[in-house]
This record gives sequence, structure tokens and C-alpha cells, in this order.
Amino acid sequence: MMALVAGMTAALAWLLDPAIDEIFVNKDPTALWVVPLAVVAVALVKSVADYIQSVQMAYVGQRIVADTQLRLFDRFMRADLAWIHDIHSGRLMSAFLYDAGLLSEAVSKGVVGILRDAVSVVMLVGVMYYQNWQLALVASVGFPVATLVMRRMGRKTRKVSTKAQAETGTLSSLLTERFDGTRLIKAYGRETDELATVSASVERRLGHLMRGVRTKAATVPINDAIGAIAIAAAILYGGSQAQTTDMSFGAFTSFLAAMIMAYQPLRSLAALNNVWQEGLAAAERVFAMQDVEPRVTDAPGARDIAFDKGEIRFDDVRFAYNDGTPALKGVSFTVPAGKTVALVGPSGGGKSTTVNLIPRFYDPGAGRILIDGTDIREATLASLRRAMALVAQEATLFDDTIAANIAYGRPGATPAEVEAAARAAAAHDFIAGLPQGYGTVVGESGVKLSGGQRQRICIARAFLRDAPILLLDEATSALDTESERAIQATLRGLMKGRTTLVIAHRLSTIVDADCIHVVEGGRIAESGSHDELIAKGGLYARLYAQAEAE
Ligand SMILES: Nc1ncnc2c1ncn2[C@@H]1O[C@H](COP(=O)(O)OP(=O)(O)OP(=O)(O)O)[C@@H](O)[C@H]1O
Repeated sequence: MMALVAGMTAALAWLLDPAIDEIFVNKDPTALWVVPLAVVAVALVKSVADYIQSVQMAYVGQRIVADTQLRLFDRFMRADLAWIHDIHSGRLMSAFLYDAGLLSEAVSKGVVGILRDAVSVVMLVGVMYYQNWQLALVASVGFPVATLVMRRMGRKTRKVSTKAQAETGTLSSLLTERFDGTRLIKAYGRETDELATVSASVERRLGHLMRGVRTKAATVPINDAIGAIAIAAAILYGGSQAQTTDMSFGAFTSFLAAMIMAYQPLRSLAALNNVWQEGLAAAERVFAMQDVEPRVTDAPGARDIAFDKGEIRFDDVRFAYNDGTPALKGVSFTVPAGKTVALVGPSGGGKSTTVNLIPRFYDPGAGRILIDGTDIREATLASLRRAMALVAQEATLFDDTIAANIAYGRPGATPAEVEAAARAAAAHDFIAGLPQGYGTVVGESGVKLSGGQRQRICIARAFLRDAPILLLDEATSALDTESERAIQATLRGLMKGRTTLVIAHRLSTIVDADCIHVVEGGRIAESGSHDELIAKGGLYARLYAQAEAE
């Protein structure tokens, strides 16, 4: 298709020769009809080919965007938590939306356009050489200069585009955080300051983009100037030749037309080179993200293990986050099957870290974690995580129906099963009271529900998951005492018969636990039942007394 478009473009230029020589010089009456008809026919074929090519080009480009986005999303979903936390969400978003778009431009306009224009130029230059090779040689002096200009401009575009992308990442992070924190911003009256912060980033981005625009805008006029000089040289040389030799008027006009027509694709080649450079820079960034291999993966020879009892054993587990500061310095404890063990202790002691190691969100630096006597690294990630339900502090909901949110951990659950889980979580009554019942859409992150209602839906989700291990991360910390008591009752139902590891700040909620470990400074400082620990009069007793006083 590309060759057809280019061929037709060259054919139009070539047609000028017979047109002028036969019609105007020889006054041939047949040519008067044939040549215009040929022009129309050639133009028609070119138009149709142009249309098909445009659609094809756009499809190729958009397909690449879509495929890149899907590959990136798949990568992000499988990436390590540590990687996701290290990289700002804005960078992920801008790779997803901005870089993928640049890539598509580069392919749809860049690759295809560059090929098409290059073919056009070669064909038109062919016409020039065919008509008069000496003249063509004179006219070609502009090419090397134009190429040099293109290369310089391309490099500049690439540099500026990388800066603009970095700023796009910063801006999307800023925006996401500001939108999430609207309540905070309003409460502290910081709207004007936030506008200043965002506007600084928007202006910086505009600056980078404008530098790119100026480079791109300068490319074409510079090449035009070079082109004008080359055309002038051709006219000068051609004109002087015409005066001394027998070069026909038609041949010279055809030559000049080919030359002028060759400048159009040459101009766009220069512009396309910039698009291409931007695309290359975007491709580098996208591929760098795609190439990050997750470290938490199925070990070679990992098996699908059906953990049924769920006994959890930590065996001298040590762990440090990426920055190197140790978060766990040798933790050993056991959660017997079906029992409840609580982790308490001062903030930053390492409770959440301990819990995060069980589903292998991170892998320990040293030591082992065993479930039912098997090292969790011997199981596939899927089978390991199937054995547990997580009720986290944040009460994460997606903007979907209540039914879909409850069934998140068990897709394909029947409406009756969803309802049974909701009843067990004491959520059925409030859900039934909503106008759309289980079909109610909860809003972004569940904004349309109260904190307690969100928490109940998360508990219902865990009920439906029906896994032998239950990880509770301060599940009730966001609630008032009354809702907390109500939720505690439903949680007790959920914990029954399951191996439960619970993190709680409110010590009153874990008095019944079979065993309590006090985690401090990455170590277990004390262990025992509530009564034992109170009797001991150590850290737990002090924390408990403090909590009571509040
Ligand atoms: N993603 C992270 N990257 C680096 N360091 C971290 C990260 N998460 C936690 N830490 C550090 O690890 C230590 C243990 O944190 P952890 O969240 O496990 O404590 P915690 O006992 O759960 O605290 P809290 O009760 O306040 O939630 C802290 O010193 C914390 O600063």
C-alpha cells in the first residue's frame, strides 16, 4: 500500500512531462484528453490507497498502545510489593498513558510514515535523475546538510521528551495524592497552596513540552530553507543549461516538479524523525519497566499444596526492607492450627512486617516460615495464598457492587453464598436496607459506605473465602467502641476453627487470644496469655495499663 501511494505520487510528477511536451509544445489533440484522464485515474488510485493506508497505520499504532498497556498492567499486577512501593504510582500511570501513546505515534506515524516518505523520496529522486542526472546531482547538495540538521534536532527532541515524561509522572502522582486527600486539604484550608504546588509542576511540564515543540517547529523551516537553496541552485544550473543545450521545457518542468514534490516527504521525514526519537525514548522507559522481574515467584519445583490445618511457624525469621534497616531480627513463634495468636507492641515494632511475610508479599532474608510443617517457598504462590483470607486495616473496596466486593475472594460464588457470608458478618441487614441491596455500587474505594459498613463487607469477603488461615490487620481500629464490639462478635464467628494471626492496637480486643506476642524492635519481647503477661508486669502490662487509662 505504501509503495502504491509513493508510486502514484511519483507518477503524478512524471505525467507533467508528456502533459507539457505533447499538449503545449506538440499540440497533440489526443493527449489533451488522455493526460488529464490519466491524472484523474492516478489521483483516484492514490486517494483510495491513502485512505486504506491511514486506517491501517492508525490501527497498527492503537494496537501497539493497547498491547503495551496490557503488558504493563500485567507486569504491575505481578510485580513485587517492594517494587510497587518503591516506584511512585505516578510513574506507573504516566508509563501507562503517556509513554504508550508516544510509542504508538512513533509506530503509526514514525515507522510507516518514514518508510512511505523514504520510498516517495527515492522514487521522486529517481524521476529527477532520469530527467537530468547532472541537474539532479546539483540539486542533491542539500541532502547531507538536511540529514545533519535532522540528527541534531532528533537528539534534542529525545532529551526534552524524557524530561517531559518525568514531569508527567510527578504530576500524575501529585494529582492522585491530591484527589485522595481532598478531605485533608479542605480541613486544613490548603487549597491555594496545593494549587501552587500543582501549578509549579504543570508549568515545568509545559516548559519541557514547549522546548520540544520549538525543536520540532524549527526542524521543518530549517529544512525548507535548505530546500529553497537547492531549488534555486537547480533553477540556476538548469536555466543556464537550457540556454546552451537542447534540454526540453517539459523535461525541466517535470524535473522541477519532482524536486518540489520530493521536498514534501523530505520535510515530513524531518518532522517524523522527531516523533520517532520521542517514541524511542518512551520505548526505553516502557521496556525498562517491563523487564523488571519479580523476585517473589514460584521456586523451581514448587507444588500446589492444599494447606488444610494452617499451623503457622516462624523459625528465626529475619527481614530488612530495601533501604537495609532491619525490621525483623530473628522472630520465632507458632500459631497452632485453629488457634488465635495476637501480635501487639509499640508502633514500628514489626507487626505488619511479620504478617506480610506469610502470604509472601516479601520473602525473609533469613530463617523459614512453615505452614503445616512445609516451608512456604515449596508451595506455589497461588496455592499458598488460597489458604488464607486477609482482613486489612484499610477495608479496601472496589467501585463495584456490594455482591462483587464480597465475592472478590471467590469469583463465581452464588448469590445465596454471598448472602450467607453477609449474614455471618452481620452485614445483611444494612445491605438489604439499601435501595439496590446487593447490587448497590459502593463508589470509589467504597466512599458511599460508612467505615463500619466497609469493614463488615471485608469480613463477609473473608467469610466467603473460607480459608483455613485468617490474617487480621487491626481490622477494627477505625471503628467506635460500639461498632467495634459488634464487629468483634462477628469476627469471633469468623475466627472459629481457623488459624488466626491478629494485629491489634486495642488490647481489649485480644484478651481472649490463645497467645499474645509483644513485638518490639523487630523481636518478640514477651509471650503468653493475657493473664500471664499481666502477672509478669512487663511491657504488655504497661501497654495494657496505658490503654485502660485512655
Ligand atoms: N515499605 C517499607 N519500606 C521500608 N521500611 C519499612 C516499610 N514498611 C515498614 N518499614 C519499617 O519497618 C519497621 C517495622 O514496621 P511495621 O509496619 O512492621 O511495624 P508495626 O509494628 O506494624 O507498626 P504499626 O503498629 O505502627 O503499624 C518500621 O521501622 C518501619 O519504619
